[in-house]
This record gives sequence, structure tokens and C-alpha cells, in this order.
Amino acid sequence: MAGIYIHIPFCKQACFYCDFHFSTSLKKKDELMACLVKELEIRSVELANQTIETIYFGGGTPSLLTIEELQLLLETVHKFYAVSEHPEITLEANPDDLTKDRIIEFSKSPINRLSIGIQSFFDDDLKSMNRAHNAEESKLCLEYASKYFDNITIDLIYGVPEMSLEKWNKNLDMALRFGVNHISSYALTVEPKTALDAFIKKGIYPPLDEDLALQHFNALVKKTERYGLVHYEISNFGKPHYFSKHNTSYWQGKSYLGIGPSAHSFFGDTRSWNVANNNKYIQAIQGGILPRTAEKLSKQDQFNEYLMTGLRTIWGVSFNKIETNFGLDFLEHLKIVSEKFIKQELLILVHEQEPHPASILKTTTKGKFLVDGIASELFMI
Ligand SMILES: C[S@@+](CC[C@H](N)C(=O)[O-])C[C@H]1O[C@@H](n2cnc3c(N)ncnc32)[C@H](O)[C@@H]1O
Ligand SMILES: C[S@@+](CC[C@H](N)C(=O)[O-])C[C@H]1O[C@@H](n2cnc3c(N)ncnc32)[C@H](O)[C@@H]1O
Ligand code: SF4
Repeated sequence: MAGIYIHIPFCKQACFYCDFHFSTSLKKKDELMACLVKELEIRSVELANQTIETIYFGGGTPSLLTIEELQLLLETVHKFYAVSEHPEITLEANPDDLTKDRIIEFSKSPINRLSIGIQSFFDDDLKSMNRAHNAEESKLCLEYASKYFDNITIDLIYGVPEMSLEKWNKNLDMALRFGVNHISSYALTVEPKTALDAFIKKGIYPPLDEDLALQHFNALVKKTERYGLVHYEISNFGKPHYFSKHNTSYWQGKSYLGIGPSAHSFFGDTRSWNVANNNKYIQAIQGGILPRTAEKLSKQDQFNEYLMTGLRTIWGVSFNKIETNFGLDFLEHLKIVSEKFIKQELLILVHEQEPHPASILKTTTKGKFLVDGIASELFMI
């Protein structure tokens, strides 16, 4: 079982906070498309014995591609890979691209999951983020999308300095009243060298407020629970049967192939990432070279990564798995360093009977907002 991620490195304009890889010029789109097809072909040997269960078009803005371009990528995947009978196929889409006609067009294609970058239902927030869409487009596209797609997830940003708790609650109510069955919600983060970073340094934009972000997070956890969404990963909330299969496979350490500039791949103990530059990517692929850097993870790295991803999910960290995969030394280390957090009720040790007797370390509700810091204190260094 494996997944394929395809990175579409184009956006209409740069959101002030974003440091993902994209270009705002579409000049090289055709060349880049040909290279994505070629990379899919070259790298098919890497997944020769695996069934592809999930395909994810991420970005950048994949909804800038035409349906024909998306179909060509899907046909290429089918031509060179063994794809399961009912793969999860996600398209990340921005509201300004999701007109009624385009939604209908997408719904007739094999794409069966839409991930819509709503971020907020208020124009002032969208303007302050430099998003290309407005609040009206957010609402309209959700209205249409929910008629043609059953599996819809939306992205919302919380912890925006000037967003009152009341306004954040309105955003959540709006999303949940549309009946979305999945939400990914991220705290606004100031990434180095973004416009947001410069604005805060110049005093044009207020600095982030941790307390406000915590209030937003608590409201998010409470409200999604009331609407029947399960908090299955720190930033992800979904109704049962609507959890993201693709992202879950990342968190569960399954293999995935990342195609396109800046895309990451993971196989067993090796992760690799493609160059985050469209011209360099095109040049290399045209010359038959894979423009990537690879890193073999040590046992310690793999243990630390399992702690970080495991504690962020409802599946937690299994003591049996630690003993089997890493050995008794690692288990003893974890038992000792986790004690303090268990006493503080930030972590909890759950003894499960089904399907097998097992001890699982999980994050409590109180610990969730602090999970990254807690996990890093448990690392083997
Ligand atoms: C990289 S975008 C790709 C999909 C699409 N272009 C969009 O904007 O929705 C995926 C998600 O990452 C979020 N994101 C990117 N940078 C972020 C930041 N600094 N803080 C919080 N969320 C961020 C975006 O808002 C978006 O929901
Ligand atoms: C910030 S989250 C967005 C959440 C998403 N909308 C969802 O369905 O849960 C993931 C982002 O990371 C990026 N991403 C995901 N998988 C990747 C991979 N294998 N390599 C590089 N970037 C990846 C994409 O830009 C994607 O928008
Ligand atoms: S948040 Fe999405 S639309 Fe905005 S710049 Fe980043 S990738 Fe592009």
C-alpha cells in the first residue's frame, strides 16, 4: 500500500504567510506538466510491487490546471502503477477556481475528494492574508461543492491576531452548517522570509498572540466534537469514514512517492525531496536526472519521528511497537521521560485490550495544544 503526491507549483498570487513552493508565472506550465509525466514514468520502478491507494494533487494550486491536464496525470499514474480499485483521489482547490461549472467538471472525473482552501469566511481576513478569493466565493463554492461531492474537506486558519474569538466561532459555525465532514485547521505560523514576517518586523502587522491561538484551538476542538467530527490528528477533524487516507498514511509511516518540484517521498528508512525550483526541476528531468536529495534515517531519527507523528494522532504511540521496532533501551527511555508529562496530565498511558492487549501513550486534551514541545522533550538525542 502506498500513495502518490503530485505537487502543482503555481499560484495566482502569494498569500502573505505562505512559504510552500510555487511560482506566480504560468509561463513554464506546459514544460512542467511534461516533466511531471516523465518523472511519474521514471520513478514507477520505486513502487513496482505496491498498490497505490491514494493520489493527492497538492500545491501550490492544483485547481489552476485544466481537467485535461489533471486527467493526463491520472492516466499516467494508471499506465505505470498498480492502482487499487477505489483509490482516494484528492484535489486541493482554491475557492476562486471553483465555479459551478468547474465543480461539475471535476465531479465527472475520477477525483473523489475536494480539499478547499477557505481559510476564513470574512473579507477582511482574506484581504489581510492576500488570498485571491473573497468571502462570497467561499460560501458559493461550498454550496455547489456539497451538491456534487460527498467527500469535502476545508482548510481554515486560526490564531489570526485581529480575529476575535467571536469571529472565529462564526467561521466554525459557518463551515459546520455547510455540513463539511472534514476540517484541516492550522494555527497561523510566521515563516521566515514571508511577507508576513517582514510586516510584523516593520510593525505593519500585529505579532502573533499565543493566548488567542489557544482560545481558538479550544473552540475548534469543542465545536467540531459537537458536530460529530473526530479529532484524529492535531490539525485534522473528520467524521468517521472521512479521515484523509492519504495524510493518515504519512502519519502511519507508509511509503509515498512525491512527484514535482519540492515534493517529498518516503520509503522505509529513507526520505527524499525534490528541488524547490521550477526551472532547475525542468532542466534536470528533461536531462533524465532526478533532482532530489535523500537522507537515510537513523534508528534514533525514526523513533523521534514516530513519537512526533504518533502523539499528534488518536492512535498514539504503542509500547509494543517501540519494543519490536527499536528495542528495550528505547522503551525504557520513553517510560522514564514520559512520566513527568503523565503526572501533569498532558499525556496518558492507556491499556487497551482490543485487538491485542497493548499499552498506548496518548496526548490528553490538555496536552494537545503543546504536543510538539512535549514530543520533542521525549526524543532520544
Ligand atoms: C500550501 S496550501 C496548498 C493548497 C491551496 N493553495 C490553499 O491555499 O488552500 C495548504 C494549506 O497550508 C496553509 N498554510 C500555508 N502556510 C501557512 C502558515 N504560515 N500558517 C498557517 N497555515 C498555512 C494554507 O493556508 C492552506 O490551507
Ligand atoms: C498544510 S497541509 C494541507 C492540508 C490538506 N488540505 C488536507 O487535505 O488535509 C498539506 C500541504 O503540504 C504539502 N504536501 C503534502 N504532501 C506533500 C509531499 N509529499 N511533498 C511536499 N509537499 C507536500 C501540500 O502543499 C499541502 O497543501
Ligand atoms: S496558501 Fe495556497 S494559494 Fe496561498 S500562496 Fe500558499 S499555496 Fe498558494
